[in-house]
Amino acid sequence: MVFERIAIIGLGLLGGSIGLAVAEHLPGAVTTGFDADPAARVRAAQRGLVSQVCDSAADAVRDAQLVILCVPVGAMGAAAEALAPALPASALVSDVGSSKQSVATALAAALPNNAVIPAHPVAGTERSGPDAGFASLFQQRWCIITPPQDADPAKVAALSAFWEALGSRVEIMDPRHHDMVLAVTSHLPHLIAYTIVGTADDLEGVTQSEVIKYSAGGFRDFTRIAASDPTMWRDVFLANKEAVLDMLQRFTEDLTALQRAIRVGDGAQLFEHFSRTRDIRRSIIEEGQDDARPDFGRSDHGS
Ligand SMILES: NC(=O)c1ccc[n+]([C@@H]2O[C@H](COP(=O)([O-])OP(=O)(O)OC[C@H]3O[C@@H](n4cnc5c(N)ncnc54)[C@H](O)[C@@H]3O)[C@@H](O)[C@H]2O)c1
Ligand SMILES: O=C(O)C(=O)C[C@]1(C(=O)O)C=C[C@@H](O)C=C1
Repeated sequence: MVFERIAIIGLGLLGGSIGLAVAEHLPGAVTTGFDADPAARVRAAQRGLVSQVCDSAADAVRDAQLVILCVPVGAMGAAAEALAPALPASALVSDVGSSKQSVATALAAALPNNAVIPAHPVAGTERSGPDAGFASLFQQRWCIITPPQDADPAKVAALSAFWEALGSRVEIMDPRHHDMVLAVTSHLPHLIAYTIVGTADDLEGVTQSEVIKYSAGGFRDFTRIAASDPTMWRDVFLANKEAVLDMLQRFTEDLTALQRAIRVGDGAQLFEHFSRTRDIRRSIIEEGQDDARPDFGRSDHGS
């Protein structure tokens, strides 16, 4: 099964990148797209993010074989309901949401007559909107597919082949496990970045701008992450509440242990811990998973 007509709902960073990547890697496919924001639709058409920008979700999906929802996770249910009346029964519906259990439930409830196979390309930047997308976003990045237990293996294989064609490496995962893993590898780091940048900003009055002025290294990396889209991340934390709170509890305990090591002057514990984490970074780079995205995709586009 090869998808020749693909509808993309939400033409921001993810939706735009999928449209551009399809044009580059699957030139025989036609893409239709819709965004709830009229200004995003105009910009998407100017940038040629999809073959045709439509005025409604229904128009975008009318002839689609594959529909990919690229809206914030809290908007998935409403977006699916809006396109349901025009959706062909044979169309496969997927998404790119950063959390999977709540999205799977929302899509299955809104589209009871269609095959729904959720997915999550673990690829992104802090930028958002129709100017942010770029075709190489998915190159050598994981795409985690979380099929329901009764999913048709042929459809899972077709969706896997689609993401592989866009340059991704595909992993099949249980949605609950996905939400737990991503809580620690993606959601918690964002929460920490949002917190530390806010804390430093609160200290501005005390330090008379020195916090921001001298933040050339580590703190600067945190500010990039903390510039990520507020709507998207509000929705992720509300959707993946249980796993995030569980991981936050563990993180707090580990932070308290390091806090104590500093207080009592336990240099050996600090050294052992920092050596272990340095090894983890080195093993990531050896596996070729370091950030290899071209700079143009991160700095020249988007808000
Ligand atoms: N940003 C990342 O790094 C990243 C990475 C992987 C997955 N994701 C997931 O991808 C999804 C999209 O994120 P993004 O970064 O592309 O966000 P974005 O803000 O760049 O784009 C989302 C677009 O969806 C539109 N939209 C909102 N509600 C809609 C609706 N009901 N119908 C149609 N359009 C609607 C918005 O107008 C916006 O243009 C989210 O679920 C997010 O969790 C994001
Ligand atoms: O690189 C970044 O800016 C990202 O935040 C990308 C990132 C991540 O945490 O790895 C963010 C959210 C996703 O769902 C997937 C990828």
